Amino acid sequence: MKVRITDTSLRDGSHHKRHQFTVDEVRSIVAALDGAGVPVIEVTHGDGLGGSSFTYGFSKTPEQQLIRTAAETARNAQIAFLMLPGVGVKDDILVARDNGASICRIATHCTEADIAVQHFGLARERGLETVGFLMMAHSQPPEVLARQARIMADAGCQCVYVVDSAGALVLEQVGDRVSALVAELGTDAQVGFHGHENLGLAVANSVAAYRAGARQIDGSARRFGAGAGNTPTEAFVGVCDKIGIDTGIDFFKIVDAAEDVVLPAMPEECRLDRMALLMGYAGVYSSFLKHAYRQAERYGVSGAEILVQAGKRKLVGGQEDQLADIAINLAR
Ligand SMILES: C[C@H](O)CC(=O)C(=O)O
Ligand SMILES: [Mn+2]
Repeated sequence: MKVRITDTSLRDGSHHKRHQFTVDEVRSIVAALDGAGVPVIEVTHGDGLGGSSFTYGFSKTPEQQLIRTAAETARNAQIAFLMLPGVGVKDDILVARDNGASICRIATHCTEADIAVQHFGLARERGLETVGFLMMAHSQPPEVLARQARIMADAGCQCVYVVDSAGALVLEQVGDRVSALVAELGTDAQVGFHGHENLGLAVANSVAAYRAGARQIDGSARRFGAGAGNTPTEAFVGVCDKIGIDTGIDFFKIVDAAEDVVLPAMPEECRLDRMALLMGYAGVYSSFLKHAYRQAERYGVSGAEILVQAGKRKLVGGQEDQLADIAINLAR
């Protein structure tokens, strides 16, 4: 059986790198991943098209330039981009397509699929392949996610992902969610899984997703992603080889790419430390990590406490400014 892996180190990794990728880094990472046989490489600001802002952090290099560089570099891999309706706008999708990207991935909070309907329509109309992200999928039961997946599929989404943004899901909880989507979507759309490593389960959760019927799985070379990072692409490829899942990726080449090319571009390894564990345990959005560090330093309070409070408030992506509010309250 086959699975398609999308490497998101040049998008989810953008959170960890505070969106400071250079053209040279994108060129060398895309060349290495493509050379190893990675079929899809995602390149965008961490928060998707249009994410470069005071709230999310400014990109060092305009993301559309990075997308164009990636598309010019890849020989076989398709280039994907992420967009969150409202952070990016429809015109951004068209520009990314003109720059050579062929897969449009649209992310919403997992109860708000309806805000992406027009974006899926536009993407399909312009010949882009489409993927939908149901973010913070730990926060809703399988049947709710399945209903949201149906909205995306009816709008033209060709693969709906269960996105474990907080790295909070544990094995069967992934399988149950993926199974519910597979049952709902049937042949209308594929199902995918995007994991985070905050409880140390990203590879195991990805295998659970595959076994429940997911046929697209995200990884990041060297776990380069938000929080404790994503499912390490190279480890997942090795595990797939051993249990008979065909990824089409050369294990030895992806191991070399991760170590020799991706690691040098990382500010530091993604750590499974106290802050990351707290995010997985309390169900906090992984990309809040760097924001929490910043607000903790700014207001002289504990970053861990900011994350715990963010979990209590059940904050979702887009509510980064509330981390400052939490820090101010803690400082008082
Ligand atoms: C915009 C987010 O970083 C998307 C994502 O990778 C996640 O929710 O996880
Ligand atoms: Mn992610």
